[in-house]
Amino acid sequence: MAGGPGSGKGTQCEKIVEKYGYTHLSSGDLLRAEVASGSERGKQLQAIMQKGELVPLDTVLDMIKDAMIAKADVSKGYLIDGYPREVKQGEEFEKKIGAPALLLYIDAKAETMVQRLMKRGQTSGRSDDNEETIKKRLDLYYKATEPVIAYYETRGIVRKINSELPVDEVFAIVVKAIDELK
Ligand SMILES: Nc1ncnc2c1ncn2[C@@H]1O[C@H](COP(=O)(O)OP(=O)(O)O)[C@@H](O)[C@H]1O
Ligand SMILES: Nc1ncnc2c1ncn2[C@H]1C[C@H](O)[C@@H](COP(=O)(O)OP(=O)(O)O)O1
Ligand SMILES: [Mg+2]
Repeated sequence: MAGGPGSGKGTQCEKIVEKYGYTHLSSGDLLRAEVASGSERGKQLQAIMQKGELVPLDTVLDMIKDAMIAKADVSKGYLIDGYPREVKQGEEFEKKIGAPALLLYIDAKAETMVQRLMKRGQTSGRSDDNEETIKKRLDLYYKATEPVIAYYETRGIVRKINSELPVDEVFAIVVKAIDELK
């Protein structure tokens, strides 16, 4: 699943897990867990995330791969949230893990994403939900992550979801995209 910061990826993933039982792996959550562990690597990651930058590719991919392996016995399929964030990440994922079946592209206007993140920032406690970092994350999203969508579009696996709608209406479109796969 791809989409800008605050577009609603996490919200939709939660609903997908509830309905389909897929294994949800959020690169952001995995990174935040490493930060919370207080490890030396966590400290380095925290500094990068607070600036709104991307952490090194190998770090994220290794974390995702380890999390996938840990769930391999019981998983009905994987829902990967927030990865790939740059074309290189997509290429490396295919080399080391495999090709995705579907890319859900959760799409909202920049203005909407900023509003949602500022609101989320009031309660999230996330060090990257502040005005300055949000701006950097958005810029980076348009520069690095949007090209990922074009990369998968050539293979016909992208489903663009209008995330300006209320959560349940967004989810209805998501369900249609997933059910078409089956
Ligand atoms: N369709 C929607 N309409 C209104 N608010 C939404 C919608 N989807 C998500 N939100 C809110 O926007 C914020 C960001 O959503 P989140 O799922 O955390 O996005 P992401 O994981 O893409 O950053 C959250 O506070 C969430 O409650
Ligand atoms: N695939 C990835 N590659 C590099 N950095 C990543 C990453 N996924 C997450 N990060 C880092 C940089 C992000 O700004 C930060 C938060 O990610 P996130 O929780 O997925 O954000 P959001 O759900 O608000 O879009 O973690
Ligand atoms: Mg999220």
